Amino acid sequence: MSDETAMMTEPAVSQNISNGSNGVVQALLTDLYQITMAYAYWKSGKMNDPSVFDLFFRKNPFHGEFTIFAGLEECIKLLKGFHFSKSDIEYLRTAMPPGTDPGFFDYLASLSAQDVTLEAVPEGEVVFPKVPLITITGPLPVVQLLETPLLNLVNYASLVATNAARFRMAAGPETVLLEFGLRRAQGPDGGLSASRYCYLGGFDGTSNVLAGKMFGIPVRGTHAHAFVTSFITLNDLQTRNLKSKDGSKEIDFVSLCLTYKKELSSVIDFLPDQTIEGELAAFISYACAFPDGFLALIDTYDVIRSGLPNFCTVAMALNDLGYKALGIRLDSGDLSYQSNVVRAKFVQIAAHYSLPWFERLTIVASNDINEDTIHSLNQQACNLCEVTSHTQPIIQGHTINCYGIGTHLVTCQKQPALGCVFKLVEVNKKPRIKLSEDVEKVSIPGRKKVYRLFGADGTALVDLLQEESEPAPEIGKRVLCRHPIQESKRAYVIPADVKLLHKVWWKDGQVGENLPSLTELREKTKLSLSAVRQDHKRALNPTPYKVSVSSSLYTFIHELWLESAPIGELS
Ligand SMILES: Nc1ncnc2c1ncn2[C@@H]1O[C@H](COP(=O)(O)OP(=O)(O)OP(=O)(O)O)[C@@H](O)[C@H]1O
Ligand SMILES: O=P(O)(O)OC[C@H]1O[C@H](OP(=O)(O)OP(=O)(O)O)[C@H](O)[C@@H]1O
Ligand SMILES: O=C(O)c1cccnc1
Ligand SMILES: [Mg+2]
Repeated sequence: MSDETAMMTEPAVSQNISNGSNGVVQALLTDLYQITMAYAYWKSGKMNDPSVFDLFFRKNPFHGEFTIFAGLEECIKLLKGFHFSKSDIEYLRTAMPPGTDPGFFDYLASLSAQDVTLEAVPEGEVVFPKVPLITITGPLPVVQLLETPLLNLVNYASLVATNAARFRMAAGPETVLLEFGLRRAQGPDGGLSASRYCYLGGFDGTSNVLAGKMFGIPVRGTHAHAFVTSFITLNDLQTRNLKSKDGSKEIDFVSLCLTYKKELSSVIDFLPDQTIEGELAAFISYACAFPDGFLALIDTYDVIRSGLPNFCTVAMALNDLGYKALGIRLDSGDLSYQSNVVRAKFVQIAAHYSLPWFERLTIVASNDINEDTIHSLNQQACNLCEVTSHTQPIIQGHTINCYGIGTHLVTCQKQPALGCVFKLVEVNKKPRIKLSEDVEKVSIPGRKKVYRLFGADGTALVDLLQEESEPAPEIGKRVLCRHPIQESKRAYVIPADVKLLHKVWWKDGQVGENLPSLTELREKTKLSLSAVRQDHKRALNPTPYKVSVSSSLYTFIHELWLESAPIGELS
């Protein structure tokens, strides 16, 4: 098997741990202030000060109450390859002020992530504000240098995975979701990351071919309007013949289509001379190229008068040769109304020709679709009796069973960034706190352990942060969970199950855990979300999930807070 074939058949990137999926991810992909701070740490003799940093966010995106953690594998790869090359050092000599001590560059050249330990919540887990997603320990300047690339790797990955998960929840488990965002993504890397993390968040496939090759994501697609408009008459077709699926005959496919067009005009009620000939030619051409995968974009001219009749014509001719068409795509207009009209016509054909599968053909919808559009489509009422002569009263919002989504998904138009931050919580074994006028921004100091406590029904009740030395909460034993800031907010919880959220992923220069494949991460996301109560996940005004601290950690935070805040004097 060639290397290329291997990459396509093995969805996991973890086998290839030595290379991040993006060559741009490297030690220099950082903010200048990390290098200047590293210099000042070095000058102050703080090179070996043991430090602990937490990476966390303060607010869930998209007015939601949950977030999917993603990007961890890339963080581990960053650590694995972390070093400054000769040319990096040469460049930094020019970027730093002329008086910089040359010894600093020797120090930088000697750095690696050998002495760094990274603990984190597993990738694909549902996470909540204030919970350290990653806790990273190691020599102060080295961990400081990692701030920007780690934030870069986690922020967009988690944001777009969460966006994808929200689209999945809106569309329901059965609807096929395809990511079509490459053309609208924030650059080539944005496009690749979007494809990868949308798949993790619950999408079924991508149109991005490179993402298919690199990450093993199923690649899917239809065709564009240009393909339809490039045909003007049936004379544009160079080959008119098509072989049957079993190879037993080859017939004049164009003539067969023309016969069906006439016949169908009375079955599904259309005027044959109103259909556009170039469109029929385009569909015939595509069907001859992909007789087993025929899916047509039917809105180039007129869905009802031309696109749909032309599609049904070609699909029925294919059926005579033993092929089953896949379906249609709608890319404009009222998607609810049109999908219902199209479905009703499919139902009529299915009944007329006794072809039950025709009723279930795929209807793909695209065109600027966002989460709210999907919710709205689900809620619309449309009586199929009103739009067709079909006798059965089927009332439903739409009959779309696949969405192709680009712009809103990959650009995260509803909220373009997740606000993960990276805060020092301990140095030289001393806890550190970052104060703020905004109490919600006060950091939680010290090394902590994070537990998720579950109720008897298997859903998550609360995340509990404890001091490292405290014993773990026990199943069936009451534990006091306190709001980290507001004194009066507290609750006793008797957990039916307790899960320690962090695992060690990188230690002593080694990858600590087996890294899951992308398909496993996708499953993990689904499972993790299923343990979150519905009211935390609903689209409108969801209930906040409780993230709390133990009594002991509460006291510790507030003592350190008082110790660190200067007392004002009024005169
Ligand atoms: N039934 C529906 N309910 C809610 N939103 C819908 C419905 N049908 C379509 N939409 C959305 O309405 C918007 C229609 O946009 P717009 O008017 O620009 O497109 P169009 O005129 O139909 O197509 P185009 O301009 O691409 O030919 C799209 O964002 C689409 O996803
Ligand atoms: O709308 P999005 O969610 O971004 O999905 C991708 C869009 O890209 C394609 O057309 P494109 O927008 O390039 O052209 P069109 O709108 O003129 O069809 C496709 O037909 C979709 O409409
Ligand atoms: O395959 C498609 O239909 C497709 C791919 C990318 C963008 N829009 C549509
Ligand atoms: Mg468009």
